[in-house]
Amino acid sequence: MTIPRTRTDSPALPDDEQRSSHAADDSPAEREASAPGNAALDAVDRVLARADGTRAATTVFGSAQALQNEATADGNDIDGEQLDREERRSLQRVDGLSTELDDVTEVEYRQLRLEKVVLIGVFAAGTLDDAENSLHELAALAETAGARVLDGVLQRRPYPDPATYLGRGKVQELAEIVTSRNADTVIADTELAPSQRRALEDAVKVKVIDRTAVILDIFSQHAKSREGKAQVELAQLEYLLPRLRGWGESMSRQAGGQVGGAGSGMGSRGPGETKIELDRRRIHSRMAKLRREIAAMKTGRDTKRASRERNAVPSVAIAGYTNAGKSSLLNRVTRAGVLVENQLFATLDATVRRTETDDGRPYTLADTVGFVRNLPHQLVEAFRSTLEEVASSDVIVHVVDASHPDPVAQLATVREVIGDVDGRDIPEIIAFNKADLVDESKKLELRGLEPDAVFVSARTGEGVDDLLERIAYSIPMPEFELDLVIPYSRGDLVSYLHDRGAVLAISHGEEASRVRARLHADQVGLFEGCIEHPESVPGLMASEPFVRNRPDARAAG
Ligand SMILES: Nc1nc2c(ncn2[C@@H]2O[C@H](COP(=O)(O)OP(=O)(O)OP(=O)(O)O)[C@@H](O)[C@H]2O)c(=O)[nH]1
Ligand SMILES: [Mg+2]
Repeated sequence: MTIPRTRTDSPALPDDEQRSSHAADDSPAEREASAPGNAALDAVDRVLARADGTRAATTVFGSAQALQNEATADGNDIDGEQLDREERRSLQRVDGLSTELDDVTEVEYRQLRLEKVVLIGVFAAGTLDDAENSLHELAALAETAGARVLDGVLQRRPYPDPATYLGRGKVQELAEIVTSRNADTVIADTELAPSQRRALEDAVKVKVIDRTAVILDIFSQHAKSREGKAQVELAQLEYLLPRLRGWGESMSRQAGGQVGGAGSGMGSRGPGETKIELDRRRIHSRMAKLRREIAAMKTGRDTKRASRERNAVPSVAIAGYTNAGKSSLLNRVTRAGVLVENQLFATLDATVRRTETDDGRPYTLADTVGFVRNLPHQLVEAFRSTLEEVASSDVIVHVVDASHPDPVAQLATVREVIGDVDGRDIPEIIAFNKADLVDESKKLELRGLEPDAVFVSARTGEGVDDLLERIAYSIPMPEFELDLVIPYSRGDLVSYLHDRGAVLAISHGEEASRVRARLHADQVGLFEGCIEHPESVPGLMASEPFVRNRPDARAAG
């Protein structure tokens, strides 16, 4: 990326490229009316309205509306220390994959120099709002990747053109828009087929990429941990593989070979194809290596998780759409100092923090990678192990940005991904965040949507206690409260109890500590012999480990 981050470079922009969305409450109509770029806007309207008698809808943006506007995103005094923000900034512009693949020169996305972009999308009848939101989000994604969004264009069509995505006529108009706005990149709000991308590129004469490439690019910029980097690189290679440039094919075709026929044999292979074959092989072996590395790292993660499970410390995962405020909430609750940014996919690595309920029960709270609609399947795959953090949790706090224009779609997207990793049955607490930004009527609407949700603001702290109470209520409560007499020779048992926050009261006698403790059924076996009057605790003698550990039971079994 060669241009400065667009979020901070406004002063350098000519008037017509200032982002009008930063005014807090501009409706689309007002935005259009007041946009200084009216000339361009009219041109777009004119061009697109002219050619399509059947009412092609056209929308033009100044900017990334999926991001919060600057006015409300400011004033972060509670976001922890932001330790890695500077570090990340300084790494931001390092792109490309690994040097080992240096001679795969045809790799498109590696040379992504998103600069001045025009967004395109296709929508079917009745889905204009959705398509607009999606395009706004694409604008936010492009901005996050470092691009400056000049224009956005939607075409109404029952389905995208299989050859050129937009209809053929529209592609010509797109070429005119690109020229007149002096754009150098077109981004399609979908995952383009390799052939569509090529056809579009031929027509508009600038680089064409798709939503998936942008998301992959952001992920590769933001990945920090070794595992995250490996996962992203794997996803990029998977995306890339079918998109190695098509010149090999055409060269072979020119050489008269029967390309395309399966097993067309040695004679049909042109030099280009050989090169691509070579690249393919190198990519395949790189992918295999990455997979092995990731599998090895996953073992470490599993072990860590297993030890958490064994310790019976319940885990709570904070999941939700990107930019919903997950990291902010984690920081608010634990002062974790996790990076918070008004950009998409600020967090790619799961941060796990230990905290406890008001009555002293410990649990872990994990921040997770954000979701987005049409999250490239390569990324869902690549991040499966990270997402499994969500799937293996005891409770999911599903954070939704209350101020987002389409919370329903956000909810659905996130639930779909949670379902994908088999987390559907985990208790879910919906937290509508950014409550400070919405009025009562919006709250009412959201409450209608999710009656059990809590409203919180990581910014002001509003509702956070409420949320914590809900978490405390949702995580599994130990079944037993027991009086234990633990001899001093068993200091390990006392520290076990302290560690798990199970101690309710403790006093020290001459030869033993007396502890009132809270224990799960599968923990009581450890304390056999230390429990005072076990027969008087309802259900205890019948509890599984207790029965299993009893000498008479063993003898009988
Ligand atoms: N006004 C307001 N802004 C908030 C609130 N919570 C978070 N934000 C802002 O929303 C933006 C995104 O917050 P993050 O905590 O980074 O969001 P995230 O869900 O972790 O995002 P990703 O890691 O990118 O998926 C930041 O600019 C925050 O300052 C809130 O309660 N009120
Ligand atoms: Mg985050």
